[in-house]
Amino acid sequence: MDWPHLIAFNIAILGALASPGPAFIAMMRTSFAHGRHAALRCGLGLACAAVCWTLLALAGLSAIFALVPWAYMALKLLGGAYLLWLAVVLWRGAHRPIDQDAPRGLGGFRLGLVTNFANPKAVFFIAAIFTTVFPTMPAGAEAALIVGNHLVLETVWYGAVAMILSTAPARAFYFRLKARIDRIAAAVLGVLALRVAS
Ligand SMILES: NC(=[NH2+])NCCC[C@H](N)C(=O)O
Repeated sequence: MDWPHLIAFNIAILGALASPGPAFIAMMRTSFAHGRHAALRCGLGLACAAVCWTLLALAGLSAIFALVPWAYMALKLLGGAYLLWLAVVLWRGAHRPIDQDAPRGLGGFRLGLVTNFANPKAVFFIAAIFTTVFPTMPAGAEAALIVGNHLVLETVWYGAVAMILSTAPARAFYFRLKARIDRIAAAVLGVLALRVAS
């Protein structure tokens, strides 16, 4: 592995982080509804789960996908179904007032962790990144560097997102337009579900 590979990895991850999906929606809703602390915990959960996928990719997940195409397809269908379910729940709850009770203790963290464990975008992005960015599968110290680098990148990104989205104007904006914002988010998830499953 050379530096250009690591730089390409970081650019690909930043692209994944910035794209709309369930992780971003979880951050948005937690920041708006429950404020900064819960959002920071949610971001940490998202980051930890994403890094677990990187660990699995390093341990051979991408190779398994290449060898067993139906496993890839089955996961894709499950992932699509998960996104569709999220979209329906979000759409149906759009008109309800915000539940402002902040999740207690590990609540926000758990939401982030579960969201990115189940997030097909997290799984397939990582699998694709590893099969395209690195000429050979990194191991040993190189693998440790990639994992540490990924954790820092995700934590800084989600930390910044939590700080920005939990500001008073951002929250006031959401409180005013909740029904519409939730429906737009649900529609985005619905489209993603069809794309992931197709
Ligand atoms: N590297 C990642 N954390 N990928 C998962 C996030 C993908 C996408 N931003 C989402 O909101 O679902």
